[in-house]
Amino acid sequence: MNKLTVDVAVIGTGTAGLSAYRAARAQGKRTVLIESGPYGTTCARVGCMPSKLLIAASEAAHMVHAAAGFGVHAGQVRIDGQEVMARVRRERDRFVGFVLEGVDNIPDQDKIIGHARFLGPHLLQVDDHTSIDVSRVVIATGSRPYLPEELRGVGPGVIVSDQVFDWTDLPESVAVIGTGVIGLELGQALHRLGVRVSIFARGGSVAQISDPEVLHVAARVLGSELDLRFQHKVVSARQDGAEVLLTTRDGAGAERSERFQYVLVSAGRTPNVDNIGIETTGLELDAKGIPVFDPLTMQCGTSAIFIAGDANNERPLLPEAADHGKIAGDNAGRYPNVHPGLRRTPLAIAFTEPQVATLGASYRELCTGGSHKFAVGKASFENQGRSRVMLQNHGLLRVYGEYGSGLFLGAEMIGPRAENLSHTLAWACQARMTVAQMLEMPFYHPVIEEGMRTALRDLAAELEKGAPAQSKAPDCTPGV
Ligand SMILES: Cc1cc2nc3c(=O)[nH]c(=O)nc-3n(C[C@H](O)[C@H](O)[C@H](O)COP(=O)(O)OP(=O)(O)OC[C@H]3O[C@@H](n4cnc5c(N)ncnc54)[C@H](O)[C@@H]3O)c2cc1C
Ligand SMILES: NC(=O)c1ccc[n+]([C@@H]2O[C@H](COP(=O)([O-])OP(=O)(O)OC[C@H]3O[C@@H](n4cnc5c(N)ncnc54)[C@H](O)[C@@H]3O)[C@@H](O)[C@H]2O)c1
Repeated sequence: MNKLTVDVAVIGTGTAGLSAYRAARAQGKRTVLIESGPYGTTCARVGCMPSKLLIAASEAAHMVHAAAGFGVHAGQVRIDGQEVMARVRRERDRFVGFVLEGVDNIPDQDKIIGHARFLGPHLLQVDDHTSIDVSRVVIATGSRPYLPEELRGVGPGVIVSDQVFDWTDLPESVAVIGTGVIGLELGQALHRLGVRVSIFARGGSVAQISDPEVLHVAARVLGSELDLRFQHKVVSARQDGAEVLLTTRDGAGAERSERFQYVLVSAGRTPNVDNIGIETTGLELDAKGIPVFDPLTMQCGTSAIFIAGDANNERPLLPEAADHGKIAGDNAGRYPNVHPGLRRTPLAIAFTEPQVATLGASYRELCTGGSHKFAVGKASFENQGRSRVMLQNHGLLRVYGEYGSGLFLGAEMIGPRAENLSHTLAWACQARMTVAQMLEMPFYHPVIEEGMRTALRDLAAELEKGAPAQSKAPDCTPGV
């Protein structure tokens, strides 16, 4: 057994781990990075990048169909599944290559290969080859797809998102389980690429939306294109030759069995903290077994252990993993003099079409406590000028503001170019602008942002009225 003594050990070489390593090294600390899987990060290998590549191909196919609405007829569309998947994999490999170059530049003595687990708060073991005495640890172990009991051990037809990006051709049919971000992004992309897709939701949720009005519009707009089946539970799945026989039960109790080439399970992700000997650290754990930590410092209690990225499940998104990692690594280097790091206004975007975006305080968070203490403004994209010009006039934007101060609090939306609108709004939120100040900003014509201005004007009018004397308890329970 090799024995090492280091200042900081970072477990996991994903986005959070790499960022933590750099930050701890910047504090002049002897730091090692431990990795049990392939280098390259989840984002580049099986996450953000390959999924957006598949979506880009599907958008190209969709644009050809949509052109007819403008009187432009492109003729018969032919989708070559092998070419589609070859580009996805080729470009994915290019992105992974950039990460690998960065990893190559890390000195060999700082990189340890193997599965790390705690034997105590200051002792790690990597596989059965290395034991590390360590002053401070950053847990950056990421997450893995969650597989519900009824879908375990079925056979090769039941897959998770990781496997999609290794396909060499598009399949004939896919049942998607879950209407979260992964299910909707991949389900819509595959549908637009000519795959027969059915998407099953055990409840009524759509991506990360918590506002019931936005949820309602999102379910309608996405449901008008996709075979979206809400309130459908998986009863069983059985591999039958090259197909999976999937049995589901709808809200009325009726069962139906159908055959699909693949069942793609996108039912959430589980943080990788259950297999690292966390129980030997003495840390306080929450109900999900994740160490209780401070989201400003990433410190677990008052210990010398920090947790970053998907592993802490706070906001399991790429930009957050990078920020978490920087804060955790920096504070591991500084320990015990930890500092709060830069946390930004929450922002999440689902790359469906129309896109779904949420930022700032969510409707659900604002409802916590049960009283309606915030004003809501809204704008539909149905008749919004620029959206109609582009034949993308679907969706709804709802914006929230604080009575009294007039501060802009957050927004939820489904609509055209939501990725851009949500950035503008998130910047205003982080700058702590009031709704009145936002309306003083320039708006060109004709642009989608004019729809945002309509919502903000509506919000300003609601704020002007003042808080209702009798606070109305809003419906804060969108189909969970
Ligand atoms: C399909 C998909 C699409 C996504 N799209 C987006 C998007 O568009 N935008 C966005 O912001 N986010 C997106 N995400 C989320 C984003 O990819 C993740 O939030 C981010 O990659 C998490 O980074 P991380 O560093 O926490 O984890 P990872 O990159 O997963 O790194 C964790 C590393 O730890 C290693 N490890 C685990 N346990 C151990 C151990 N015991 N010992 C040693 N090593 C260990 C793992 O092998 C892994 O390499 C997507 C995710 C998926 C799955
Ligand atoms: N564009 C992006 O930023 C992006 C894209 C993809 C993934 N991600 C990240 O990856 C995370 C994981 O994505 P996801 O879509 O797997 O999770 P999710 O949490 O977004 O959605 C999970 C879905 O599965 C359903 N579900 C949960 N348990 C189930 C069960 N037992 N049976 C059937 N359905 C069940 C839920 O109701 C929900 O619809 C996201 O939360 C997000 O942080 C982000």
